[in-house]
Amino acid sequence: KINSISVTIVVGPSFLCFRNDIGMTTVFPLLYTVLFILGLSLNGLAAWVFLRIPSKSHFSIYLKNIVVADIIMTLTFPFKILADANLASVGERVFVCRVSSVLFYLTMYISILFFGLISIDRCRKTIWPFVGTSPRRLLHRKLLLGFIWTSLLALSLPNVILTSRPNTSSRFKCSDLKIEMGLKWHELVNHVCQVIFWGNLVTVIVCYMLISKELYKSYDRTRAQHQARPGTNAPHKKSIQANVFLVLAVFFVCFVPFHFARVPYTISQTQVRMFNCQQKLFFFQLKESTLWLSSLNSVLDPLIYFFLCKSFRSSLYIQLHRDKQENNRINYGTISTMETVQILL
Ligand SMILES: Nc1ncnc2c1ncn2[C@@H]1O[C@H](COP(=O)(O)OP(=O)(O)O)[C@@H](O)[C@H]1O
Repeated sequence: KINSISVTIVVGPSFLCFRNDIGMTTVFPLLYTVLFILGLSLNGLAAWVFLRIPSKSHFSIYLKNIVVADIIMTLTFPFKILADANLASVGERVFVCRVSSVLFYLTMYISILFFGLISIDRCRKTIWPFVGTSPRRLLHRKLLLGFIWTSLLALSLPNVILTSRPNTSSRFKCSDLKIEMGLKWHELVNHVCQVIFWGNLVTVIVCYMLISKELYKSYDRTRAQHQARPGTNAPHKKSIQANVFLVLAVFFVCFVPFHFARVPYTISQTQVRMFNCQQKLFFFQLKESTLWLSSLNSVLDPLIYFFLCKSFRSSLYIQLHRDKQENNRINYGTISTMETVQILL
């Protein structure tokens, strides 16, 4: 009679599946350092301009919220840099998993949602250019924004609270710190965030298709007028195309790759037995690379205001000029500043 012997093959605890390679510990910290320096300077400058613009249109309110979200996101980079470069203590790495990463994701989805809202607003403005706003509608909009911040905060908070498993090892992953309920919540949040992203992507595409259609109609009208009266300026078709294309391109480059990479990575975090160590590392590296592209958005947003929004540049110029020439302040006035932001996105 052959006795059956049960053999347990010890694959090893998950923390033995090390993530440290040269790319992760040096290249990414360097890349995030570049983003931190650029992001802080550009968003600081954008905030400085926006602080001087009264919140009298939906558009300016949305842009101000994006600047706030981008600044908070940029401030989380130093913690990630220290943790990724293995320069952080255990306590600091726990802080990254519990607080700074959660804040990072929160601000990322705030930006995505506001991109969607801005597209709807620009679409409305293009199709019905003479429909203005009222204090009541502005109040509704501010309540909506408060609701968005609060809901995303409420969704993220359990990711802070349920990341509470004590860990003595110095090489842990964020998922190692999560209690079972924490892992389930993490998975749920990632599903909700996928819906937020793809929903907004569709909104942005549809809105910009409608905007381009309207712009072309108006382009043809103006060109006809231009031919009838040769002295007038016709808009450049190429610049219309470039503006519309650039906003979409930023959205695609920054966010689409991450949302594809996030799906298998979240599965590898929650269904630990489904993949082997090598596959897990591959999904992790894919997620980290695409996450950097998402972080790049915090630098590209202000560049969009600066380079594409001609009137933002002129507003900036006015602000700089005004500080130099205090006497001329009233002449430049708020009207031109208000008008400044009414373009592009
Ligand atoms: N979309 C999200 N919204 C809020 N918090 C999130 C989101 N995705 C992940 N988190 C939280 O951010 C922290 C880091 O998550 P993640 O990047 O998946 O882990 P790791 O850094 O180990 O790869 C975790 O606490 C996680 O629950």
